[in-house]
Amino acid sequence: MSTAPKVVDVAVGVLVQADGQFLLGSRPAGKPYAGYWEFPGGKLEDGETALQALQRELQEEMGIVVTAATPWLTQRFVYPHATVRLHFFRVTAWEGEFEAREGQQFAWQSARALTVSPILPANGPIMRGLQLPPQLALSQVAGLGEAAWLARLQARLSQANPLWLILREPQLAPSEYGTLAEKVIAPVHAAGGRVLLHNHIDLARELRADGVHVSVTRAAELQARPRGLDWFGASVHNATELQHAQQIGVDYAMLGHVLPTNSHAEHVPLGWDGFEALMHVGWPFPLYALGGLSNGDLPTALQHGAHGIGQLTGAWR
Ligand SMILES: Nc1nc2c([nH]c(=O)n2[C@@H]2O[C@H](COP(=O)(O)OP(=O)(O)OP(=O)(O)O)[C@@H](O)[C@H]2O)c(=O)[nH]1
Ligand SMILES: [Mg+2]
Repeated sequence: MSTAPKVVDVAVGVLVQADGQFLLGSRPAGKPYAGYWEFPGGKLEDGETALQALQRELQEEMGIVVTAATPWLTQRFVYPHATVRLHFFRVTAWEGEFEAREGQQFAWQSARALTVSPILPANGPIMRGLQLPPQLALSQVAGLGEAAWLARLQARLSQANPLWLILREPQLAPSEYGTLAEKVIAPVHAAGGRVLLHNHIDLARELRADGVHVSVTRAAELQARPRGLDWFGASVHNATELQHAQQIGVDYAMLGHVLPTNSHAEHVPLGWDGFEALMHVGWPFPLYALGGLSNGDLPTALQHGAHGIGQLTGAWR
């Protein structure tokens, strides 16, 4: 006999501003976890999609009309009173002023410096996801040559938005890769950016890189997240690899390739529908779309449930 607990589906809205600040509300008196801070939202009613529930709940609880929301990540959590499946959306546009229709308080927050507490226990991974940028750039020494790529890197570092770089150069011998990594980490850090090494886990610790990004093959060799690294991501192509990425505790996965690319001309692209279908399985970490994408594709990627895009050539034009 099955004793699987009933799962309560909940739609949750992360209202974000252009500078990355997001809105939390305090849970009203009389509900479980009263006084805890949460993202606005509530339970799906019969026959409702998650997006419809989100729109209704935000209207009911705080008097706003959601006009732009994209699906983001899915978090399952077992509370003593219920097992919930939280469907998180990023809400980027709404109409109306906030009204505390349930007597709650509201506070704009940033992920690395919360000023309210406590937060609902299920929401930890969300706070990390909110720190991840819209673009992850993959290095291009192989394509451009080292001198030309380093020059473009310098130019990129003078832009205001911080660079998150995956240093991926599989053609280099380990010693050459180490020399390149040393050359790159300091200036990227000085400009406020992050560097994730590709597959080189020990080296990442040694050079105090911000983390590692692992290939499908390297991920398959891991049973757990490497210790002592701030950020950990993996490349994936399908549901099986996403499942493994979840088991080993990634902060994000990069799913592709979405559009046809020169670098993988022999593989059939997922297309945006394929990307979205895999996204809808429901993963507790953000997904980046990879493969043939440029900055202009970012809005499309978000609409299909991506957190952002990974870029190779597009990052260095
Ligand atoms: N709204 C919201 N609920 C969350 C978050 N995180 C989280 O674990 N939950 C859980 O999701 C469940 C449902 O949320 P809710 O209490 O807002 O539901 P609701 O608005 O429909 O309330 P109601 O049943 O009193 O009408 C609760 O068990 C709550 O603990 C969050 O960030 N926002
Ligand atoms: Mg609610």
